[in-house]
Amino acid sequence: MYNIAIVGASGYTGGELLRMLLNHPEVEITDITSRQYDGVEAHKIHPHIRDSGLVFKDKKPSELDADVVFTATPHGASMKIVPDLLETGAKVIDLSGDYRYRDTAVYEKWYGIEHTSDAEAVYGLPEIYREEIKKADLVANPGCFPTGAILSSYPLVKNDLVDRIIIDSKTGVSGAGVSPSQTTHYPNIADNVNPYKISNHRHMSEIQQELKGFEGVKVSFTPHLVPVIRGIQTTSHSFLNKENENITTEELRKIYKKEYGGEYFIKLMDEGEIPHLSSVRGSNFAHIGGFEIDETGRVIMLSTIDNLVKGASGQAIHNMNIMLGLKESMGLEFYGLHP
Ligand SMILES: NC(=O)C1=CN([C@@H]2O[C@H](COP(=O)(O)OP(=O)(O)OC[C@H]3O[C@@H](n4cnc5c(N)ncnc54)[C@H](OP(=O)(O)O)[C@@H]3O)[C@@H](O)[C@H]2O)C=CC1
Ligand SMILES: CC(=O)N[C@@H](CCC(=O)OP(=O)(O)O)C(=O)O
Repeated sequence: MYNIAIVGASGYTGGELLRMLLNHPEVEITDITSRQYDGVEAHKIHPHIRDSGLVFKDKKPSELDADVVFTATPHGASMKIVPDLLETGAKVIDLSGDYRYRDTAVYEKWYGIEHTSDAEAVYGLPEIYREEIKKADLVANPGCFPTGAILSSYPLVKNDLVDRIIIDSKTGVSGAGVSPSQTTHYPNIADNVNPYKISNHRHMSEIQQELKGFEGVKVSFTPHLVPVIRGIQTTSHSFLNKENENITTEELRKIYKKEYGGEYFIKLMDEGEIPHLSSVRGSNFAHIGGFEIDETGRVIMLSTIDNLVKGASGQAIHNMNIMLGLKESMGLEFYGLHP
């Protein structure tokens, strides 16, 4: 059994880590930290997790003794915690944006804060960086929008088929975390669709980092908040380059099958099937479909994930399994909640 600690366990991704790790056969949760709920039983904050026996403690990173620590803390906070955790000898999986960038100047530009840690991390998208994750002490778990966006477009850029990608995503409200705000206030959300940060959401830079390295493909991104609790639906519009303007939808399908055919958590939709948000809710699966090309040379790809699972805590556990040499899908082999 491996000992596991969760820092920032009172938030939404912390609650999801608890839900899934309590059912994982090879781990035991030894510490869950919270500054505001020191001494409070876990189920008082996460009422779905009863009888776990876990109690929040306001512990410092250096007081934790675990094989793996998840930092489910906001960006800016994680980089102050992670270096001390690495000092304890633990492997660390950070759910924030702090370690996702290969160039910290890009982080500083998009997050507007100074980057103060020089710990080296691997970008934790298992379908692309599996070999690097196996050897990593620190994994930067990807952002929720980037997970759905990168997975649905990666085969297009890897095979040099497109030169322009426009990504349009709809997200559930839990993406904003546990603290209430005007944006997440019920009357402002319900019966509404709210586009936000339409040209400058920080996840655009993360998606670009992973996709535009291939022959300078141009990538843009616009998010929308919709009245659901969980899930991200992404539609990407990509434009075929001159050399590939005659590619067919069957050829596209073959390319995706070759890339993802062996991936447990990626389900490619059959012809005529649309990936639904409700089918992935609560699960670690990404559903990818579309594969259509219109008469202007636009490839339309669709993906759905649960932002709290494949977009955060489930993917973090997938990374943990890889880092520990366990079966990759261990503790995550459950379907979504449809309807
Ligand atoms: N929600 C989502 O869908 C996704 C979230 N993420 C990222 O994962 C991380 C956690 O997200 P989420 O769970 O939604 O966030 P929440 O706001 O729900 O929870 C974060 C928790 O971190 C603790 N915390 C806040 N500030 C600090 C600090 N300065 N030092 C130590 N602990 C702190 C708080 O616990 P307490 O006050 O009790 O100590 C809080 O409950 C964030 O970086 C987020 O961007 C990534 C992908 C998806
Ligand atoms: C609905 C909502 O507010 N979503 C968040 C998603 C951010 C997130 O969780 O990702 P990071 O880990 O990169 O912070 C947002 O748009 O900022």
